[in-house]
Amino acid sequence: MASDGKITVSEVAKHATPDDCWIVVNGKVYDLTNFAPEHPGGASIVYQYAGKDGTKTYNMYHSADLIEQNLSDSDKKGPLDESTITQTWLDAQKEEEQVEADPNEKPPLSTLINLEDFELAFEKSGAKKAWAYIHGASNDLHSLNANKSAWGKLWFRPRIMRKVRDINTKMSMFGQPSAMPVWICPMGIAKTAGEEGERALGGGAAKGGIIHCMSTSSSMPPEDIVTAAPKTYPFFFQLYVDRTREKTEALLARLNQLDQVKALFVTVDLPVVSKREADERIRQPTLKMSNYFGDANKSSVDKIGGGLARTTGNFIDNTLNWEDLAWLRKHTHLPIVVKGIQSAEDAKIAMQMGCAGIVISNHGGRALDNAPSTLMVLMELRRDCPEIFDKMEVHIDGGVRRGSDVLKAILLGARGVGVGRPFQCAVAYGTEGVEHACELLQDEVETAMRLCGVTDLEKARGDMSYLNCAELEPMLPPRPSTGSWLFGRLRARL
Ligand code: HEM
Ligand SMILES: Cc1cc2nc3c(=O)[nH]c(=O)nc-3n(C[C@H](O)[C@H](O)[C@H](O)COP(=O)(O)O)c2cc1C
Repeated sequence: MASDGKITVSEVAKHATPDDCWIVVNGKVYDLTNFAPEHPGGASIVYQYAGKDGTKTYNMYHSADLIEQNLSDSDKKGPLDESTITQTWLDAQKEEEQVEADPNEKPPLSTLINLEDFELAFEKSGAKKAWAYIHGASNDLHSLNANKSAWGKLWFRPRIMRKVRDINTKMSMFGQPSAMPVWICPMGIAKTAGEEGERALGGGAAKGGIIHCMSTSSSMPPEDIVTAAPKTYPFFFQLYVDRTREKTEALLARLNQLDQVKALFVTVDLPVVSKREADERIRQPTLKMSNYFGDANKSSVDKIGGGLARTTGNFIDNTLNWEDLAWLRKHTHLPIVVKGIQSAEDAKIAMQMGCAGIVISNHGGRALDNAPSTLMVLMELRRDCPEIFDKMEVHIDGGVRRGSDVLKAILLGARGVGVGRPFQCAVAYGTEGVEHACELLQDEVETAMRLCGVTDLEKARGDMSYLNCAELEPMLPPRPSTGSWLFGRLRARL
């Protein structure tokens, strides 16, 4: 250490192992030895920067002050002495650089004419690892693909001559007015897509008149995100219950102070993080990682195939159960919405437990692969428990890319629809990009309504006379009472 308290690069480079792990972030040196095993994004990503400068990666995922807020004073070693930076130090940083974004490939915003275009633009021009994180889904991507393709198999029965000049797309969701029945899904670390991160989602949603549901894993605190919208503009908040329950209680206490937060979406479909292989491959070049960590990292580079995505969610409490709703109610005054419903049975339990609503979701195909497409689950609920649609709000997300998909969900009885990945990709264009995505979707909803002869979404909610479900119906699970042919025989034998 230099006499002025600054730390030289050669000193930092000496602390380059999991047992003794110093990292430079934004010109300051931190000792992350104790924190790394607890890092919600996994220890290995931190170890990758041991003895080096992790600023670039850190800033891509986190707000500047997160590290200062979370580390004890004794782990804050002091400022880096920048006068000691050498070519060897700079070269060592390059080794860690990942495939970067290519701004030359980024199409002008005005050329994007539908939601899918935002994903295509990001695939071309975003950082490869960010694309892998955002687009990625579990195992063989069956549920990811099924979510999307199912919408195309539900057909309309359009009505004509209906005076469709004036139409109403507005809907209230959990008591909050919205220009259309759409909310932006909670998605972790939006800074992976663009510097503005969740502020672009919150600000863009407000400009487009819809609602942003903030994620527990946002790259900035909810107190910052809400300032991107006008002071009274509503938000929803998505909660992952932490296995250290006191942490969740502290978070809920903070949310209770935020008047703009109007509903709590508790995510229940990810008690463990699934295998996201595109993400794992691009983040964990096996050779480099196994050379680096040896036994210290056994739990994340193991025989079952690289585990960064799996360790990312290691803070989520997988003992969560229905009885915990009573505990949650003690700590929040917000309406509780269960996100991740995938069967009529669970939808009924949520209703019986007095939830304000449910979100039919399989985490955009990022939870259990081969979980049914969310549209199929919505149809199952309409068939097996139609009464719930009047008793609580039913929402759905997964593969919604068109205004016509939104219309279909509403005609089946949903009150709101979440859209995920296209909005995360729109963050690459900042608030303006998110607003543009809202405008495109709004325009598509209006056009689909006019062409279908629907003039008021609120009034048409649940009116299945506009739909032909015949292509999908045979794929619904058998009614619980009848069972399938195979199941029936097996049961008879037992
Ligand atoms: C005290 C400091 C830090 C805190 C409190 C923190 C917290 C978090 C949290 C909450 C997540 C989100 C997990 C999720 O996706 O749900 C995360 C992910 C991540 N963090 Fe950190 N982090 C810190 C330091 C760092 C540092 C120093 C680096 C790198 C130099 C880093 C890189 C990452 C990356 C790359 C991810 C995403 C992992 C993935 O999605 O695969 N973090 N961190
Ligand atoms: C990059 C990304 C991050 C996500 N992070 C979260 C999260 O933190 N909490 C959560 O409940 N769901 C999360 N999800 C799932 C979404 O909320 C939503 O269920 C899903 O994206 C909807 O599917 P879609 O992307 O096809 O529209 C995430 C999805 C993506 C793509």
